[in-house]
Amino acid sequence: MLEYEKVPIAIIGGSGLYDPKIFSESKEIKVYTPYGDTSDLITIGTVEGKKVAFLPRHGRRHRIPPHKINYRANIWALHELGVKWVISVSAVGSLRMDYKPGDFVVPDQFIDMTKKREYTFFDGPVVAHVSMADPFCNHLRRIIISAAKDLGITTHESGTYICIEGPRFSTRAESRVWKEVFKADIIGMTLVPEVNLACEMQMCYATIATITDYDVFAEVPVTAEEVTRVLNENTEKSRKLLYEVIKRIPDKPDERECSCCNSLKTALV
Ligand SMILES: CSC[C@H]1O[C@H](OP(=O)(O)O)[C@H](O)[C@@H]1O
Ligand SMILES: Nc1ncnc2[nH]cnc12
Repeated sequence: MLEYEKVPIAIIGGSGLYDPKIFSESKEIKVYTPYGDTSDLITIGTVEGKKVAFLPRHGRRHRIPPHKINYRANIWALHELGVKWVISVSAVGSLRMDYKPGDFVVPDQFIDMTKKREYTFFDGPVVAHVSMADPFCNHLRRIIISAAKDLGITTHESGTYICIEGPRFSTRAESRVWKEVFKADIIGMTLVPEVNLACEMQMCYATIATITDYDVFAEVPVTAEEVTRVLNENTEKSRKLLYEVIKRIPDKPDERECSCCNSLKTALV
C-alpha cells in the first residue's frame, strides 16, 4: 500500500474555484482509491505553516458535471491523506429574497432530492447507518461564521440546502415546492453525497455556500451564464475567507469540539 504524507485540512473547490491561490508553496499528487479516479490531481500546499490539500470537485477545467462526480473517490482520497477537516465551497441559488446573490451561507441542514448517486462506503458486508441529524460539523461552521464576520462578508449563519440531481436547473413548479413546501433556503447539485461520505469517514465537514442567483421562482429564471458572472465576483471573497478559516483551525485533531470524529461509534450494525 502507498504511504502518503499526512495533511489535516482539505478544501473542496466548487464551480469557479479551481485554484485556491492561497498556498505559499505547493505540489500536485495523485492518490489511488478503490473507487477509481478523483476529480483531478490533489494539490498539497501550505498556509501559514499548515498543510492543506485542495481538490476541485468538477476538475480544473470544470469538465465533470455534478451527477458524474466520483464523490467516493474524492472523499476516500482525502481520508487516505489523513484529512480531518474538510471545508467545501459551493455555488448555490437562493430560495428567499433576503439571501441575496453575493451573500454567503453556512448551511446547517440539507434535503436530498438526488436520484442515482453512490451514497455510502458501507455497501456490505459491513453495514453502517450514520446519523445525519446534524450533518455539518458545528465546530467548523462556527469557525467559518466568525472568520466571515471579521472579514465583513455578509454571511447567513444557517440554511437548509436542497440538493437536486441536475445537471438541469429546476422547473418553476419544482422551485415553488422547494421554497414554499420544503422551506429550503438554498439550492445546489453537489452537497449530497459529499457530506454523507465525509461523515462516514468521521471527518469534520462544513460548506461555504456562495449565492450566485435567485432560483427560478424569480421573474427571470437562472442561467449558467448568470451563475458564472456572479461566481467570479464571489471567488475572491471565498479565497480570503478560506485563508482566515485555515488560520483558525486547531492544530491538534483532539481539539475538535464536535462528535464528527465518533460518527461510526453508534452506526455499525
Ligand atoms: C455552474 S452552475 C451549477 C453548478 O454549480 C454548483 O456547483 P458547486 O456546488 O460545485 O459549486 C451547482 O451545484 C452545480 O453543480
Ligand atoms: N439555482 C441553482 N440551482 C441549482 N444549482 C445551482 N447552483 C447555482 N445556482 C443554482
